[in-house]
Amino acid sequence: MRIDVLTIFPDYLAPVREALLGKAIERGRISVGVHDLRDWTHDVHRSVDDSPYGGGPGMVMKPDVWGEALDSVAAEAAETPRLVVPTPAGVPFDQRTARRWAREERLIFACGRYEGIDQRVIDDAARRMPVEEVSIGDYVLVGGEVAALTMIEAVARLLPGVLGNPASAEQDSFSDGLLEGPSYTRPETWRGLSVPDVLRSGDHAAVRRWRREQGLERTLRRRPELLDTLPPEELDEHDRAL
Ligand SMILES: N#Cc1c(-c2ccc3ccn(Cc4ccc(CN5CCCCC5)cc4)c3c2)n[nH]c1N
Repeated sequence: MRIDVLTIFPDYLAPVREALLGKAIERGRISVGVHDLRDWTHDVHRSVDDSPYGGGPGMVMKPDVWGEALDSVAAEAAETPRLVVPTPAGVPFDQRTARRWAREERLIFACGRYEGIDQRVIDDAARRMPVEEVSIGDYVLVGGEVAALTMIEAVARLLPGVLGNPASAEQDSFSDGLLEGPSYTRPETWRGLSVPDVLRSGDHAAVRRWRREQGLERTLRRRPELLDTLPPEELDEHDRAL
């Protein structure tokens, strides 16, 4: 998978080359290009923003600079990219979207700043490629870079050969629609707190049942709305009795 990121703060994306993602890049599982939007400016001040039409707070990012940058980056490879635009006003990003994007050949992340990017950039791009305006959560950041890093990590970890233990991605929270239960490791007792007996019983069926019950209880307590989206067959009568 090829991932390109356009930003006025390229150094913000430095973590993408660390640790897990860094190894995935080294192994050729993903290739990542980070591009400075200001490379497509033509004025001495390298301007990327201007005042909003209709008034309002802050500044808006100029369409002409973004248009040239996207044309140039999209043309770098033959495959039509999917354009991802982080924005507070976007569709919520979730694990289902991460799994869908993990099947893409190319992703381009357009990281805005100020009060966002002129809408015509998105509308124009949508004439040539699939475009998704997405949000990583109901809070306001200062720009799209942190969101892009978050989504890149969520997608990359699903690619074959990226995670040391691929089973981990299959047992993710949300992979079966539920939150995962608690985890434990040695020592058996720590500061007077012991590991639940079932996890040391060697009874794998009992461990599976216990973990599902813990996940269900945690989901019920913390994210009850996730239970509404579960297919009916996902919850048996034992689960419903919890
Ligand atoms: N993903 C994601 C995000 C983002 C995100 C993503 C990308 C950009 C680009 C710029 N910003 C800053 C910003 C801050 C406020 C507003 C709202 N203003 C209200 C008054 C009228 C003008 C617009 C818009 C843009 C961004 C924030 N925040 N939270 C998420 N989950």
